[in-house]
Amino acid sequence: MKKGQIGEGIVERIDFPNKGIINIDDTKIIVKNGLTGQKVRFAINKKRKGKCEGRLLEVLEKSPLESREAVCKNFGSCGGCTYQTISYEEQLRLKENQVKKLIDEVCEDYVFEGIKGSPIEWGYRNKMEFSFGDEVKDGPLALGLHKKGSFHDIVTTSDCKIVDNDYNLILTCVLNYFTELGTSFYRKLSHTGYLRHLLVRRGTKTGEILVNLVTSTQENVDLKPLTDKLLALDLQGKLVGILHTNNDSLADVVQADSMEILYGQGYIYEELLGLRFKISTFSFFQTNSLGAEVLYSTAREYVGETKDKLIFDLYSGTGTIAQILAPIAKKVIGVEIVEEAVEAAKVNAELNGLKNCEFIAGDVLKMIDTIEERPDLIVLDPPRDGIHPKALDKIIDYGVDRIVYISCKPTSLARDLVILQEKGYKVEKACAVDMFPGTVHVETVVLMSRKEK
Ligand SMILES: C[S@@+](CC[C@H](N)C(=O)[O-])C[C@H]1O[C@@H](n2cnc3c(N)ncnc32)[C@H](O)[C@@H]1O
Repeated sequence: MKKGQIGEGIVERIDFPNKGIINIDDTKIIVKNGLTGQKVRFAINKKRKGKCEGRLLEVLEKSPLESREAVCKNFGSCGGCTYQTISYEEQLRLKENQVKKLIDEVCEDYVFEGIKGSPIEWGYRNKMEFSFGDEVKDGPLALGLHKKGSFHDIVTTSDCKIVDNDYNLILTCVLNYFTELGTSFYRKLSHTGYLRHLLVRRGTKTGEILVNLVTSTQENVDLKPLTDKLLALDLQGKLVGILHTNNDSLADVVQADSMEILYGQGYIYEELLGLRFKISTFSFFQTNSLGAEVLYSTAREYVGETKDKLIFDLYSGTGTIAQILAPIAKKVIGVEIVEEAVEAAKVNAELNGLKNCEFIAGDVLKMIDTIEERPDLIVLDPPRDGIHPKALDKIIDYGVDRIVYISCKPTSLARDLVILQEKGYKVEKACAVDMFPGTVHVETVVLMSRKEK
């Protein structure tokens, strides 16, 4: 097949995260977002080393997996969900097979314990980052998520089902307010305009809601009437804070040059496994609270006996894992690169009355050289790209008996497992945990033990 050629084929399987695989005459074609069993038309847009990538043009025949109607009116165009038309049971089977295949390719003789589902399929998110923009060039103001595969176009997600309806009421209120005012949105190419993002956090357990409007400083808009409108909404949860963040950064990232509190406070509380966490607007916190309880319980079970042990929680974020392990360990040391997250971890440990946690700010690669104590056990929960090879070498050099690796990207995990096995670790068991129903994402937990020397 040549670049630009149009073809048709049946998707044989989906490789993580969303790669539909089609084989035609010994050529493997990857068509993103195709579902197993679908007959699709595609256009070849890349060809390299016998591998082709095709862009999905049209679904000619539905997949037998698609046993139900989508529940959201934006399904298909919105970049958020991919699997809404597949039953949750089938989604779990699909993700389980993807994770198992990736680990089977690099590990032998380990126990794969299947997949654990999210306790709730809908309304599970405790945080959303919405973008302002338009759905079509020069169209009306939109507020929501990026269109599937698009860098610019935004779909208004006022009907989103993976969040509590409070999010939809807040989004609609904010969108209506700025539509009536005719306020401009920030254009990423020309760097002009005012409205950038709307961040909403809502504690699943506590119902506390924090709203954060992120804008440039290019206009001066009166936000008092918006604050009053938000406070007048009939929400199920409790709006505890409304913030306005200024961000003039050229990059399309949500960050703060300065922040003002328009109402209430700048944080919410959330509860996980009986512990309480104070979460500020930008700190990392797992986005599915009930799913996080399943993930962390699995990690705690995999860590095994911790009595009198010193545990390193590397890539510790706001210190959730460290604090869940601290009550059953001698001490836990967390290392995290985001200083604000480390400060939050310290506050949270105090809030939870834990005296045996220490949190260190910095890059794992550098910081582990500065820690004098040596761990007995290590928990790893790195970002999507996995662990820097040099940091992995240092982690392996500790020679601890057991390592638990939590991963949000099983392809990076598989790469790191190859190195861990080459350097003396054996994969004992693994399982997948689904924290993101409807979407392509999945978490994996792996227990490794040091081979006898
Ligand atoms: C997947 S999150 C895990 C957070 C935490 N374990 C939790 O469950 O809430 C990965 C964390 O690694 C941090 N991180 C990324 N690169 C890092 C590095 N080189 N050194 C230390 N932390 C890093 C990120 O800021 C993020 O908080």
